[in-house]
Amino acid sequence: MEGAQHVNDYTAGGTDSSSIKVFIRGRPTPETSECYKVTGQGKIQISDPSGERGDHVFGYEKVFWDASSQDDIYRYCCEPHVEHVLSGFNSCVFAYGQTGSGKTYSMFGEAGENRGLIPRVVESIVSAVTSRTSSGSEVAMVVSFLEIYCDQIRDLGNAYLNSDQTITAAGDHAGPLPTNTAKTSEIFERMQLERQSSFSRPRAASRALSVQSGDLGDDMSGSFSASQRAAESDYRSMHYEIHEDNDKNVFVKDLALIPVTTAEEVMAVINMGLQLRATHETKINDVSSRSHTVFTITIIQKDRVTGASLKGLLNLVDLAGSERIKKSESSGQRLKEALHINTSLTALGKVVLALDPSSNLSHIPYRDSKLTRLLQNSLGGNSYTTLLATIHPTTEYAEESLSTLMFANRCRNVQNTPSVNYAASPKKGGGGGGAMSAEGAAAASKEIETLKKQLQLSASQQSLAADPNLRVLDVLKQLGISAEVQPDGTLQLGDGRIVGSALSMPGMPVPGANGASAASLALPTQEFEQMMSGASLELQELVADLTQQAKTMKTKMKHKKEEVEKLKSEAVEAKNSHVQAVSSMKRSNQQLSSELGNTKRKLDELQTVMRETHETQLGELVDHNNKILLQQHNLLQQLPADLKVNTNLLEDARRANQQISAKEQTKFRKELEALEFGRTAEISNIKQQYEFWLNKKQAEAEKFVADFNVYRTKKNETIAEYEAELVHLFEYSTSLKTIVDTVGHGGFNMRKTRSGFVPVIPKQMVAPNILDDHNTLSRTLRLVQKREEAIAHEKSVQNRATKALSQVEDMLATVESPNKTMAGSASRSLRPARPQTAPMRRSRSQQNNDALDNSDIWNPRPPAYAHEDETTVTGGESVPLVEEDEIDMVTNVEDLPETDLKDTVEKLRRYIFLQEEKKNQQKTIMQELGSQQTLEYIKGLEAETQRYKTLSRDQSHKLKNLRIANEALVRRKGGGAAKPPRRPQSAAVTGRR
Ligand SMILES: Nc1ncnc2c1ncn2[C@@H]1O[C@H](COP(=O)(O)OP(=O)(O)OP(=O)(O)O)[C@@H](O)[C@H]1O
Repeated sequence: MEGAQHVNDYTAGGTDSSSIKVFIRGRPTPETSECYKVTGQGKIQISDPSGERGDHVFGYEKVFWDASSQDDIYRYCCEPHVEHVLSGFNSCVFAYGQTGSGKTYSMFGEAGENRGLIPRVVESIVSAVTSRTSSGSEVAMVVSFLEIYCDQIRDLGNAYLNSDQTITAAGDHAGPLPTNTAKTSEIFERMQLERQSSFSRPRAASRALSVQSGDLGDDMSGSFSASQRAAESDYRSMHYEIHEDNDKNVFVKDLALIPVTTAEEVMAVINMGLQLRATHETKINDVSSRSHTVFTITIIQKDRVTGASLKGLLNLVDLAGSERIKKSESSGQRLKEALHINTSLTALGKVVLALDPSSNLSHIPYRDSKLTRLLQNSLGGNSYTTLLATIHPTTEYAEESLSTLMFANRCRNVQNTPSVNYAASPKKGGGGGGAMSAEGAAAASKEIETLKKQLQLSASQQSLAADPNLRVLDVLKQLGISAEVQPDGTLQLGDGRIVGSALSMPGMPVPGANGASAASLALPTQEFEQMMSGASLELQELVADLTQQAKTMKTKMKHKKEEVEKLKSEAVEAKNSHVQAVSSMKRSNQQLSSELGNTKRKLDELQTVMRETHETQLGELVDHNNKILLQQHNLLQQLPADLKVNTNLLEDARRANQQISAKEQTKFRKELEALEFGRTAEISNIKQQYEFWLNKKQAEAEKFVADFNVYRTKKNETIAEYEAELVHLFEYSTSLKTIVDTVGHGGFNMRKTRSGFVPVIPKQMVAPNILDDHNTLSRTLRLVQKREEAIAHEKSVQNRATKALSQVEDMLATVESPNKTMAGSASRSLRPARPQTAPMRRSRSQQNNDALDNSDIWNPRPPAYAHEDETTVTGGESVPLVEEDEIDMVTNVEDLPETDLKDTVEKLRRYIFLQEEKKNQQKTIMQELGSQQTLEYIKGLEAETQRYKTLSRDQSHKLKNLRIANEALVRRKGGGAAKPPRRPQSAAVTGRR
């Protein structure tokens, strides 16, 4: 059915030499798409991949397909413009196309062989300028670089200007303004005035200049990098405005115009600017330009002979790519950028559409966007313009390619009116640069008028020559000498002198009188010479002088005449060219009006085609919608069946879920039961241990209290005994003292015995029962010894007891370790207050009684004092005991010698002292035993018992909570429907417990 496919043919038109030249470039792609066919010279056919909209055939200057090199593109698209700009024309090359289609690659390119159009243009222009300069022409070059980002104009040349280094022809870092710039300085000044811009050089260059002139400017005294940074931040907020100069040329106010001489300088401006340019990664292009850039080269040349200046300008524009938001999926700032890009490209499309003669529109919406306003001259104005439309020739981007090709096709119909720009000398004032147009012609005709007046003046001067007197007077007047012809024919000068009468002589021939030209004044005739020979000397001198002046006048007049002739011919030429232009305009007007008719027809056709296309598209949309509706309907139809399947699936899932949940519940319950069982066992174990230890401690405490009571009773008895003994001893010692005193005084009779004389003491002086008491005393003394031994022994026993106690406590702690916190505190509080004093000494009878209860740790059997005669060792020191024998010597006091008696008394005193000491010790012991420590121990036991009870209560409370939580969990897992009955479960748990 290929033959039936509708083909839209757009190959006609665009043949006019001044119309925009359009080239197409398809970037290389990995896949070869069937949608594109490059057919013949400059023709490309594109078909709708869906096959619904038919094919479109376009015709352009040339179509570059993927194998084309950068050099090919340059030769076709740019080389002619290099010539144009050097001839004083405005030119423009701009790249248009969807995002990622290769605009930036084409315009700027990569390094080396792949460098783009701009570097190549720069090379060619710089080399042409250099060769012209070296042949003596005055040529200067200025560049500027800007970007339009989100409808905001920013100066990319700023990057170069703020750089710390600059490149000059000599490779130095800085230098004065280029020579050529200086030569054409008045033109630059004028441009500067018009644009209110300044010719800027990089900071480094400015600084070098300042240093050269010995003047460190304030603004240069700071750090460069700091100012550079500040300049960079300024850059982001730049918002330059577009203005129009006197010649109706648009320009950007305040944009830096950078004078350059070498290609390196220009490339530095470009490269630094590109680093500032807004680019970002998008879904379609890794380095997508988010702004349009315009790089402008201005060439100014001055004619050495005429002084006329030509100004050529070349705009190289890299537009940002149009993008379909749906495809690029831009969001946030990228979306904002994309919207700005698309809006400005739409404005460009509208301008191009309005410029299409067939559109018949009178208003061109240049002011709709900054882009179109800047390109005003290049689109339908004074410029040669070329469009390089780039496409991404894949099936995926067929629609975008078609749209680009459509735009490119419309551009072919845009007519421009390029003309040479004359930059008038500022000395002559007014006017301004531009082509030799209406204003130039007006200035020329004004000059012609002036020259004409001069010509008339010189003609009147010639008429003066007919009257010799008047002529001489006129000559003298011109020379600044006032003179008058007197009635006698003499000539009187202003100072009163009479210069002779020769001139008034009748018949005297007057030079030039017979119609000769004023030039004959300088060539005296023979008669004139004769006349002169008869004239006075002053007159002769005057005439000679006048003759000389007349000669000069003649030369001047000749030159003036030549100039007038020249101007006349120029004016005629200008007039002719004007007439020609007017007639050609008339012709073109006629042509235009005939074309207008054609265009109207075409427009009608176009409208019909568009209407049809719209209708087709509308139909397609309706079909598409219907399809979608049908699909939705089918989907809705299928829905119940799907619902059923899904319900079954859901039911299965619910059942599976219930099973899993039941399993989980069982598992959880078991785990909980095991846990509870373990806890219960552990608690009962701990309880038993506590009860055991509590009982044991209670028994111990009771036994201790009973023991203590027995001990106290016994001790009280012993103390009473001791007191009685003490009374007896006192009486005994008093009577002994009396005896000793009496012996000392010799109050007793002496009786001779075998061992010598002994006093005879009356029986009544000796205390009654003294012997019994004596026996008691001996026994007491022995007891004292034994008690001292017992003290040491009891100390060791006490140590052992303390050790045993701590062992018991450790054991208790080990047993209680499962519940460490509890056990720890328990062991701390259960620890009894240790007796601080040594155990009390006991009487023998008591010890014998105690021996029956040897297991009592407080009253162990004292093994160390089993042998009464042993010496007790305390602290490693040997303490002499009071021997019984020593006491025995008083059995028969009357028989004792005096010295022995004294010794015995001494011993007795010591004994009494010891008894006192012991009594005090016993009292202390008794007090300590009755002190609070023991009571606290008992209280501690009670408190611990109480604590255990509280703990036990807490544990059962926790268990109860756990059980409730478990029940809640089980209920939740089971869901509303599967909620198990509460009672049986809890009963089950309780039952197991
Ligand atoms: N003719 C070509 N030959 C080789 N590589 C190319 C060509 N054209 C484009 N490319 C590559 O394709 C990628 C996109 O190109 P480029 O950035 O020039 O697209 P663009 O049209 O400027 O996109 P945008 O509008 O998003 O800035 C780049 O990596 C570039 O090197």
